[in-house]
Amino acid sequence: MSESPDLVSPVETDLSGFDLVNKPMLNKGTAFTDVERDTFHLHGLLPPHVGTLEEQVERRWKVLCAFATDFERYAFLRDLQDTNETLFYAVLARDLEQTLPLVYTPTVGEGCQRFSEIWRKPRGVFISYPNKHRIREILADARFDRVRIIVVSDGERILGLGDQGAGGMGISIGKLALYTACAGIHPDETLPVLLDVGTNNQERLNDPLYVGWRHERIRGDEYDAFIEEFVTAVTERWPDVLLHWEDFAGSNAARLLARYRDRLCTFNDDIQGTAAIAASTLLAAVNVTGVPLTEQRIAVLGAGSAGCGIASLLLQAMIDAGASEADARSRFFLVDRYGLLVEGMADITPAQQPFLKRPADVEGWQLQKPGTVGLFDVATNARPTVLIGVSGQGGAFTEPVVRAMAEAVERPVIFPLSNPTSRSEATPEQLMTWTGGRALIGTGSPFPPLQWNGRAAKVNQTNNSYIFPGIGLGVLAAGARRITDAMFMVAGKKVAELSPTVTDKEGQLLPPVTELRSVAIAVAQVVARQAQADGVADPCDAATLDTRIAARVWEPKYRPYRKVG
Ligand SMILES: O=C([O-])CC(=O)C(=O)O
Ligand SMILES: [Mg+2]
Repeated sequence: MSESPDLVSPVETDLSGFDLVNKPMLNKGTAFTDVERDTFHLHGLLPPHVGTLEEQVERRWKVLCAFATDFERYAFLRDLQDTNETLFYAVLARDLEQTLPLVYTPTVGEGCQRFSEIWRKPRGVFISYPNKHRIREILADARFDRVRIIVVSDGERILGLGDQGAGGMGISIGKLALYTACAGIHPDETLPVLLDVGTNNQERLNDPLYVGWRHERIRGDEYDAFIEEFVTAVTERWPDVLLHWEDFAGSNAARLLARYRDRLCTFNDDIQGTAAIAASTLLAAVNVTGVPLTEQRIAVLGAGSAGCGIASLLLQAMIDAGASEADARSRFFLVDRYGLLVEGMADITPAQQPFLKRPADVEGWQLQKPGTVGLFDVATNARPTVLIGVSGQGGAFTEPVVRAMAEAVERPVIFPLSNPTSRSEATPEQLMTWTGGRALIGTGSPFPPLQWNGRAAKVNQTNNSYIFPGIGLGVLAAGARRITDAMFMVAGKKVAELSPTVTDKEGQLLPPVTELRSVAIAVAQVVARQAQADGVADPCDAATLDTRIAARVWEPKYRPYRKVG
């Protein structure tokens, strides 16, 4: 069973002097007390003032605020994370609403694009294709003995920014920072991994300063064998690990999830996490519109792994709510690069299959251009009540599309989920303008509050950060061996239950970002119980489970140290 990190007793260390202050997880900087400076031979290494964590937070906050750009703030925070992890998380906790957009979306996107400029110290592991024979050796490092959660990316589809090669390490680091900041997963239990199988991004390949493997992407059997080697090495090293896949492109995301989900405890955040938060936000919108889930018509732009993940979870939610499978399916309209997905189209993936329309379904539709059924045609003919964007195409929800939708629906539900901000399918302001303020909006990236009718309205951030930290905490606390779809369903429904709209129709769809920590704990509780119900975790009573969850939550506080050795 998973051991909780010990939060009370002194931390034992055999390090002292320069080695101690250079260990990010143990460094306290100016907060080392006089006694600790004696014991650990720190006199002279530190300025004489003995301070507190609170004082350090204020000092760093002042510096953070003084930078001109968010990218500089991102780089500064990354340095802080690699210098003093406790202080880094204490700074994040000072104001999650302001700091998450710096360490996570949208700024992490630029952090991945400009990764070569700011890489300084090792964090996590790069496993490059030429090192494929050394995977076990790399993972064997004793520093990784406590690892429980790995976020792995191959950097091919970073947010909506496409292939960033080795720069994808930024997203693995960013997601894990949220596991700690939002769910209190101990930093030593987390490991960011970047599988560097090359890049097809010409800008990176041509950049003499690019730090990744300068090679076109490895594909096909060689790629699959490399992934297999990695997963096998991971499960040998940490049989109980939770492996989180992030920002894999196209068919790889769904394929790898299908291949590995019954072999180890694993999930894909873009498919399953994004689906769960889309479901939460839609369920909350139902509180406002009064239109039951089973009567919604849902158009999804972007029928890749994220779009199909959302459609499948919502389909299941409709069936759970009493719809027949056939009726539920008829309510989905998946639109990709070549328009509405219909039977007979080339290159249909298994995940798209359940959502293909028959030619008869679109017979008699008025089309803008005969022969192709675009998003506008779906808006005018299918009259969707919900429009979800996971296309990575900034501005793809055009004015004609949104106006057409709003003509037929009193409260159109519109979620432009692509990240970062530049890839959002529409801005909240546009959506409010084009719908006369009737739209219920959830965006993937954070947007500043919106002025509407003289009132400042906050914009809901429909981001998987409401889901995955609690999934991780629940899985670890329950000792879950696998991750089921039902665990994501209960996570999504739990966040909907926490929606301010439950008591106030005028309220926000999602709980505020400032409450992400309590959201993660509530999600962890239902996820852990569901793992037991699904037989993928050993049973225990609910109170024990809740105690285990609470005991796992690490807080960024300095602890006393005891010298050993
Ligand atoms: O990272 C985020 O903000 C959400 C996400 O998974 C993605 O856009 O790929
Ligand atoms: Mg992602």
